[in-house]
Amino acid sequence: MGQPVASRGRAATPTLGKAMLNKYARAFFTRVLTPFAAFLIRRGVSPDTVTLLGTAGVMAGALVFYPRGEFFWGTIVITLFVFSDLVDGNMARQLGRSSRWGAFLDSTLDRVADGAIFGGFALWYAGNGDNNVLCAVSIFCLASGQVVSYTKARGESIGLPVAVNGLVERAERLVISLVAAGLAGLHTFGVPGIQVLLPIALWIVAVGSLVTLIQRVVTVRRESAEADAAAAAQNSGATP
Ligand SMILES: CCCCCCCC/C=C\CCCCCCCC(=O)OC[C@H](COP(=O)(O)O[C@@H]1[C@H](O)[C@H](OP(=O)(O)O)[C@@H](O)[C@H](O)[C@H]1O)OC(=O)CCCCCCC/C=C\CCCCCCCC
Ligand SMILES: Nc1ccn([C@@H]2O[C@H](COP(=O)(O)O)[C@@H](O)[C@H]2O)c(=O)n1
Ligand SMILES: [Mg+2]
Ligand SMILES: [Mg+2]
Repeated sequence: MGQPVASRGRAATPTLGKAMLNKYARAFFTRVLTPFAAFLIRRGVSPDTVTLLGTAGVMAGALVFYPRGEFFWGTIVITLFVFSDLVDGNMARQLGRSSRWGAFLDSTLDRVADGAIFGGFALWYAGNGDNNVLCAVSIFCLASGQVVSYTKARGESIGLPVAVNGLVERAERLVISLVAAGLAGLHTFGVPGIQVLLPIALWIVAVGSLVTLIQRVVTVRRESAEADAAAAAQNSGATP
């Protein structure tokens, strides 16, 4: 509880196992998006509004276009809105108003947006995409992504540092899936063979999420054993 609210959470997490995008791309996008965040602040827009509208836009792009197999336009709409996830926190920091409520809202709506994206893929494969295996892989990506995030949130809620982010965290899941979906969507404009990229990406995200889940569970197991041992040692020292 010693840290200021603004520095709590992922930025304060030790970098062991830190995934590539969070490490290298976040600083770049922070620089690029800061003027836009400042512009929204001047217009009187609040970080919470950006969080809510961004999530609504991602959901609309995913659930209107993906179930119909319109991967190009779905990805364009999602891409326009998904960067709101970097803008909202940027605005809160510029305003000096990073809050517990904002952190909760941001993370909770991340889960909703991810559900819509992978749910959109699953609905396509359950319908006209007609592929039960890829429908199952999409559902696995959806569920495993949620559980990966839950392991960290739950571990931190029981007082552990959970000092690992793992191989494939949210930014990787999104970039791999969205780039592949956007390119696969070019098939409808006559680019041959390219639709295979989406199944490949879904398999990569599924396997990567499983590896990440194992990395986080192993870390929580080790950290909780260490914390329990430290507490037991302290208790035995306290009682004669
Ligand atoms: C002709 C071609 C047509 C094709 C069109 C393609 C268009 C481009 C396609 C895709 C672009 C996708 C960009 C996706 C960017 C996603 C950025 C983002 O929102 O990242 C989210 C993340 C937020 O981090 P937080 O720490 O705030 O969130 C935490 C996280 O959710 C935790 O989850 P966990 O990791 O545990 O699973 C939760 O636990 C926690 O609660 C929550 O708080 O931001 C970052 O991580 C920062 C890094 C951002 C990196 C962005 C990289 C964008 C890279 C490339 C985009 C351009 C690609 C263009 C390709 C063009 C192809 C032709
Ligand atoms: N509506 C919001 C959204 C976010 N925050 C704060 O930003 C942090 C997340 O930063 P990102 O760059 O990953 O968006 C979050 O933990 C909050 O501290 C906020 O206050 N209000
Ligand atoms: Mg955010
Ligand atoms: Mg977010």
